[in-house]
Amino acid sequence: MRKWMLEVAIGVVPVLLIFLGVIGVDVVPFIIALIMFGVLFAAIKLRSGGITIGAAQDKNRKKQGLAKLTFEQIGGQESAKLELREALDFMVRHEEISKFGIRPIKGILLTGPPGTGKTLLAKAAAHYTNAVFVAASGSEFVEMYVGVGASRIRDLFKEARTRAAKENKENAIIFIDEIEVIGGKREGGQQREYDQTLNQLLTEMDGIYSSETPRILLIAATNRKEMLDSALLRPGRFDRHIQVDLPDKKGRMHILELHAQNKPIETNVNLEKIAEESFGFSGAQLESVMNEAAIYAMRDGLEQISQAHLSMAIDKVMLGEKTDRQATEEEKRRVAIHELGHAIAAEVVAPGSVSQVALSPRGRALGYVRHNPQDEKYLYTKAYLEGQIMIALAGAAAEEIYYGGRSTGSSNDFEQALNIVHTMMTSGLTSLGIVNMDMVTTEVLMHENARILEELAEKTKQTLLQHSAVFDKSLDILFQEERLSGDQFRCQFRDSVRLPA
Ligand SMILES: Nc1ncnc2c1ncn2[C@@H]1O[C@H](COP(=O)(O)OP(=O)(O)OP(=O)(O)O)[C@@H](O)[C@H]1O
Ligand SMILES: [Zn+2]
Repeated sequence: MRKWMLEVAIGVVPVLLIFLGVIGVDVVPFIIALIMFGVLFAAIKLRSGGITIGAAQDKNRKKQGLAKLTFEQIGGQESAKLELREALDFMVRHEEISKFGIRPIKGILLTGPPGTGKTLLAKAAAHYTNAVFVAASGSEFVEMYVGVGASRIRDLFKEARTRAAKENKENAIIFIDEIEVIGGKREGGQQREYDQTLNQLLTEMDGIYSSETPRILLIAATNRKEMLDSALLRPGRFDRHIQVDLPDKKGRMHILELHAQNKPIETNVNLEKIAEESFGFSGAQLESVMNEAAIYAMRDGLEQISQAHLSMAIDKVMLGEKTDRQATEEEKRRVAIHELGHAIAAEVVAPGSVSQVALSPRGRALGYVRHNPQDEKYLYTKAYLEGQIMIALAGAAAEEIYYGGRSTGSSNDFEQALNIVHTMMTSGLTSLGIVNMDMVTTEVLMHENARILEELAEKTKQTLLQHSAVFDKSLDILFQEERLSGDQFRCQFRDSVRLPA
């Protein structure tokens, strides 16, 4: 119903009722009917989402709202920021670009693991280009009725245009997170329901012209680029790809500093050490570390966050919350054996690398080995990768030696080992040589996979057997104390190795 019709009705109906009343007609049934109609109308509007309820509106506003996010407020990601800014300069300097006849950029794809700041980059891009920012996420399109997805896409573009006009802005950025949900490969069959949505997106992108105002730029984010339909990646669509990686140490430091800004932190806290210990963390996880540390400080009734709070927060984010579930003695022994297996292999492969072995009834991991920070590597040798596989396999190998069989506690380890083997294969570091992975049959790959893993598993087992004396002594301490420091552990190591077995 149009707004003016509603207004006319609201004006006319009471007058009509009064008139009928005056000429002696019984108006009560009319009024009852009117109230029922009103209730029904409101219910329908509410269900179809026509009336937005406060909270949802707030959420939407928060999502769209830029809060003036700039590139400076994003930690690390220097090369992603640089590439993005270069691409955006095309949008800003449109006159020069068109003089040279350069095709404007319509779509930028940000790829990388979750929580690395892709959404932040898109928001900063909008700030940088003084653009309106309109956002949607692929997950919104899950289980939408046929046709609804396509119309949501149409609305996004419409919203970008009307908001830009209203706010008097020349540029508009449309951000689509989790694009793989709607942009998955179309030949798959089960993706069918998203076809119309994807087609609508492609149509809208083709309808972007550089001469029109606002200039529209799409930014999409995914952590599964290989799943995207090739039509999306063609020139004139998402043809700029920017990799957003996990932050390196400097990046982690920067992110920690940013999230420490609004928190009271003891002056002697060494954030650099926290950055070192949080190897492999995403920006979102680092934000969590800071937040959890603050919670620990508050729980302790202190005014400021200490180094210990931060260390505990790292453990928590890494392993999940402490659980109440107590491991049985038998489980504890098995976990101790498993973790010592990892630790011994790590110490043999990279002497000095173990910083702590611990049993702890936390989250999914009942125990863990913490490694000293290593220099971050960008290139890996075959020997290094094989060493990492041995460390991963050593937990299960130790269980086999002591129990004659494995438990279910090694599935993560195996996954890790398989990932490394995969890296070796794609880098030409296996006996297959340099291969095009698409051309090799699954059978050949599985055979090579099994060969590598069996060989290394055997080597790992022999290594552990050679150090059985270290094993036994460390096991006693670990079982008693539930904790073995790297130095304590190395002590056992030196003593036992000196004695010929
Ligand atoms: N580089 C960073 N600098 C500062 N904070 C960051 C950074 N990366 C992530 N964060 C923190 O993590 C939160 C989530 O980041 P963001 O939503 O941008 O990640 P994303 O890559 O879009 O993740 P997803 O793929 O899960 O959507 C941010 O709100 C911020 O608090
Ligand atoms: Zn393990």
